Amino acid sequence: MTTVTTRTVRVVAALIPGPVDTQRFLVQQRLPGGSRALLWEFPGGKVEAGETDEVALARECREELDVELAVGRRLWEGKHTYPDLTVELVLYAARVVSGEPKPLGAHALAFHTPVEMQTLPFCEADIPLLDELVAGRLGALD
Ligand SMILES: Nc1nc2c([nH]c(=O)n2[C@@H]2O[C@H](COP(=O)(O)OP(=O)(O)OP(=O)(O)O)[C@@H](O)[C@H]2O)c(=O)[nH]1
Repeated sequence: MTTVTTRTVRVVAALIPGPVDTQRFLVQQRLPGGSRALLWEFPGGKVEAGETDEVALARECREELDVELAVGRRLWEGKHTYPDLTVELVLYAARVVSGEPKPLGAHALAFHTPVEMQTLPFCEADIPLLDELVAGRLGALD
C-alpha cells in the first residue's frame, strides 16, 4: 500500500466588502494553467515563515491587488486536502483603506453576494465556508 503525504500550508484569505454594495464581496478567479486553474477564491495566499496571518494577508493583497488592507477579525477556519496540497484556510474580515483592486495575480476580479458565489466554480476548500456565509453563521462581517 502506498501512503501519500501532501505538504500543508496555512493560507489566509480576505472577505472584502464592495465599495458601494457591502452585501457583495471581492472574489478572484485563479489564473489558467496552474493548480485549481480558473476556480474562484477569496484574495490572499500562503503565510510565509515568521509572518503573522494579518501581515501575510496585507502583503498578499498589496502584491496581488495593489491595495492596502485593514485586517479585522477571524471569521472562519478549515482544512482541506487536495491531491497536491493540504490547505489550512483562514478567512478574515478586511476592508480596503487605499487603492482600487486590480487583477495583478488573477484572471478576473468580481464582487458577488455569498449566494452568487455558490453558483461559481469555487476552490473546494471554500465550500463549507460558503455554506456558513450564506447561512449567516459567521457573525458580523466587519
Ligand atoms: N487565496 C486563496 N487561496 C485559496 C483559497 N481556497 C483555496 O483552496 N486556496 C488554495 O490555497 C493556495 C494559496 O496559495 P497561493 O495563492 O499563495 O499560491 P498559488 O498556488 O496561487 O501560487 P504559488 O504557489 O505559485 O505562489 C492555493 O493552492 C489555492 O488553490 C482561497 O479562498 N483564497
